[in-house]
Amino acid sequence: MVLNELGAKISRALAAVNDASVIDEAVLDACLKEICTALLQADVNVRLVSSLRNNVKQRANADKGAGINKRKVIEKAVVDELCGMLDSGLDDKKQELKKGKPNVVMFVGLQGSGKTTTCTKYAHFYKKKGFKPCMVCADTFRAGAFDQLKQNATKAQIPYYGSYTETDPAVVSKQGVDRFKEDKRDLIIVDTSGRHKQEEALFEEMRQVAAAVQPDLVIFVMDGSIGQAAHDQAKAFKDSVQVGSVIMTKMDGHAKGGGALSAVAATKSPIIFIGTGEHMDEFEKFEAKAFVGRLLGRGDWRGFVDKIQDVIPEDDAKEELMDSIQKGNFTMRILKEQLSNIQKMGPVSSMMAMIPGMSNSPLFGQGNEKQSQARIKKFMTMMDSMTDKELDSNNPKLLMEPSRMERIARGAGRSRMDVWELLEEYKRLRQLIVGNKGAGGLMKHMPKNTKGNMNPHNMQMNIAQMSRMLPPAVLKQMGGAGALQGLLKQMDGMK
Ligand SMILES: Nc1nc2c(ncn2[C@@H]2O[C@H](COP(=O)(O)OP(=O)(O)OP(=O)(O)O)[C@@H](O)[C@H]2O)c(=O)[nH]1
Repeated sequence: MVLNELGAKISRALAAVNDASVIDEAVLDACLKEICTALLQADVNVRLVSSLRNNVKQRANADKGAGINKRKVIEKAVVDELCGMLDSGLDDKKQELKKGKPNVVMFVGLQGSGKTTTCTKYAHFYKKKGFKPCMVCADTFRAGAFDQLKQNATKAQIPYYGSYTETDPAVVSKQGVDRFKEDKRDLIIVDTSGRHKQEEALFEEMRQVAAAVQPDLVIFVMDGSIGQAAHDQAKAFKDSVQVGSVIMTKMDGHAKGGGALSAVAATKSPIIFIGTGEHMDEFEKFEAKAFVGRLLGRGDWRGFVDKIQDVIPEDDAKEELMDSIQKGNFTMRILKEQLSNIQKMGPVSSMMAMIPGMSNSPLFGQGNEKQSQARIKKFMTMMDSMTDKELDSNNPKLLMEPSRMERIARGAGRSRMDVWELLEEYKRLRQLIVGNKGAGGLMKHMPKNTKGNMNPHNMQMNIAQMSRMLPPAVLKQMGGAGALQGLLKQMDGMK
């Protein structure tokens, strides 16, 4: 999860308001001071921070209520202001690719911003969505650029085009685009060259390539670690070519990422994705509201369902599985299959950050990505040592037999304590999903015939029942029963 620290600080400041017995001016000021300091540390522009502070104060003071109501007003005002800060205000739907026609997308940016890596991530993302992407190397400036693109494209199994001899980027890009149009490729990505700094030669070259390939969309790739300096860079590119959207890279572990995001939004350029690591899957769709939700540890169901749909095809097997779980079957084998799907979805920690409360889970949430992966791997190894009877049993007690635990531990080269930890997590998830003996649990509230999707629409969950089912710490992390209700509404809106 990007910007972990910033999110944790803001959440802490809001939690202090929740814990205060009376919310007076001093409590509000202390909360805002903490939030503003955190934003300034993330390099958010001081003017934006000051406007957040004034607006939240104004809204809080305009509310004459007290107690719970006032807390809600403050929290909502902070969330709204953060969303406003990160939202360019433009409709980025226009930037979406259209199926059934060749979409030519040109990538621009400074050298080293992560352009080539991002082109590959973008291609990989749309390949999973059923597009036929390909990549054209228009970088004739940097020796080795074509080799790098070739290497990335080969790894992602994406066709590519480039030349070792042609020196005119406009010519080589036009040749590549024409070739791939003939091949009926529907996503043609043109990777242009960069320079160390903004200079006229770069802008002129970008204009020539754009004139040659007539892109449907120009994406500006920018390094998020430069903080609020991103404002001037985004503006300079926007003024030179018709930049349609922005992708911000290197949002992993960079304290200044928040500043960069807000600075770009201020130039009215929609950010469509963020890069969160060097690997292909470390790439997230960016949407201000969902991002703020994740930042504050409140999850993002839309992103979660999107990820699930990426790896689990909509087929009858899935329909059968949903039916079976709905009948109260949640076996160790099902858990094993789901863990294996999670492994395919990319970084576990970013996946789990989308589920409210999961950032607290002993299985996924604690520690870093490496530890989460290691925990899943450890669990999978122990499941590999189980017999078919154990994997398919619907009775957790069977697995608690000491001789079985001993055998599984020995087979997997783990301790009995490890097996016990797995069984406890299995029982906890089982209880959460199917409830006791199939009575209750999340699945009970899923509508029948989900046709492959979770389809949270029409899901009528009993909030009080769910609140009781969740461990108190998890419920608290989610923001209490009120937040749970908000979450269900959010799920309901995801038709
Ligand atoms: N940590 C991190 N590293 C990234 C990310 N995106 C790209 N990188 C790294 O940034 C470095 C530069 O990336 P490139 O894709 O070569 O950059 P480029 O903009 O194409 O560079 P030129 O081809 O020279 O213009 C590489 O080491 C990438 O692995 C990201 O989201 N996070």
